[in-house]
Amino acid sequence: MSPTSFPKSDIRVLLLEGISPTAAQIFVDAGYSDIRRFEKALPPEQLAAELREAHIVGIRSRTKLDAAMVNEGRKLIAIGAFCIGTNQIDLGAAKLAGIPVFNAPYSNTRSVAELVIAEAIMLMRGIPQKSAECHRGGWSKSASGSHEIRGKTLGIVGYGHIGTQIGVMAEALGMHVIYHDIETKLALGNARNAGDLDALLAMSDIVTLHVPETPATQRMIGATQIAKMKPGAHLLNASRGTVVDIDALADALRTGHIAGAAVDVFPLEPEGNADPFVSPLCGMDNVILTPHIGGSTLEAQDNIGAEVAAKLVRYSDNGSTLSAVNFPEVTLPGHVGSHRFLHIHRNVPGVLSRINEVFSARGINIDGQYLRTDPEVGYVVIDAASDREEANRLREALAGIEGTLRTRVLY
Ligand SMILES: NC(=O)C1=CN([C@@H]2O[C@H](COP(=O)(O)OP(=O)(O)OC[C@H]3O[C@@H](n4cnc5c(N)ncnc54)[C@H](O)[C@@H]3O)[C@@H](O)[C@H]2O)C=CC1
Ligand SMILES: O=C(O)C(=O)COP(=O)(O)O
Repeated sequence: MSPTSFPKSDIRVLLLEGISPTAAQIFVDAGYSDIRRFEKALPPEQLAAELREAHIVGIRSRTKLDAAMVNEGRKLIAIGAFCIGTNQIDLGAAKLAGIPVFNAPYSNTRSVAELVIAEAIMLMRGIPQKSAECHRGGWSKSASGSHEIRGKTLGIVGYGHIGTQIGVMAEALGMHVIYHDIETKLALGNARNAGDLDALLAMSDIVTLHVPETPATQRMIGATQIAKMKPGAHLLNASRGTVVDIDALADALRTGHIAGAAVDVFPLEPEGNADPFVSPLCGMDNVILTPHIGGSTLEAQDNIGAEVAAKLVRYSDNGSTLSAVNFPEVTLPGHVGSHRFLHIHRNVPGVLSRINEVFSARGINIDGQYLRTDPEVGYVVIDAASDREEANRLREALAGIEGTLRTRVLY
């Protein structure tokens, strides 16, 4: 186990929103013992208080870490998003506070893809309303409005990790797959680029959304886009609640222009399982409503727990920022026989030479140096042999350099 600038027992790891126990175990196995776990997202005041004492924080999609909240984390060295989406974090503010953010870009994608395929079949058969009727004591055995998905067209908006997997599964079930993406994507199997969103909407029997939350995807499916969908088509949204104008969708479901929908994500989601869920879609039998559980399988959560915790431990122990979503990426070897100095600073001219001066002025030889920058921040890692007191003095001198955002030394 590699020691850090202060004993691992003093490093507080805060894990929120019921992050898989696998994550806590990875920290324990790596020698960390101060681990605080909460089963749900915390209200803002409690979150701020917990963040003030935490060195590492792990969240999922519900915890909002805006700039003010990030800056509450004065001791924070890293943030883990134990999910795919990182829209709940002000990534720019975290970067300027010298805090890398890590996520799990793949681990729950299969779970979302499986759910979408299952829902597509259910919707095409009218199962949500038939099931609801049976629960109420009704019985309407009829083929009316029921279809196989074989031979139908699935339109995938956002052909990334989730969208492509859905496309492959859908083709295996005999569907025609078309997609729309803002990037050029390799079409898998017989999938075809629809050309643009409007063309996809006009051709698809089922439209499924798999874009991230960005300014461009906010309400990208509104009344105008829904009107362009085939009469009787189905809409699935397991991406982010802001992507669909939910009132416009409710209207189209009421008129029957949209035959059915499956919605996993909402513009406003309850803070916790005890809080009420309110949506204009509540009470519509032809809508499958799920509580943002697209990625919530034990398999996915276990994989995510392992993946993100391992990235956080590696950064804490070794300084590597490989696969950070907001930070210059540095992959580092071990540093046996040297202390490792981490210096995160604003990317302004002259910082590197001042860092080097700190070492040369004391006659300390640098064993290794690694540097990555982006337009806003620079991340320099220096391996140098020195005794512990000297290392502390060096760290203080590094912290005094103008433009410094954070420094750390790994012994
Ligand atoms: N419901 C749930 O529990 C889960 C929801 N998600 C959501 O699903 C989203 C997609 O996940 P992945 O496929 O893994 O992400 P990804 O990044 O692999 O794919 C997203 C795709 O959308 C495309 N895109 C971005 N902006 C676009 C636009 N304006 N128009 C068309 N295409 C656009 C990108 O180029 C990319 O190919 C995540 O960002 C997250 O918000 C992810 C996991 C679980
Ligand atoms: O991975 C994502 O982006 C998700 O939406 C899943 O979020 P969750 O971890 O289930 O809160």
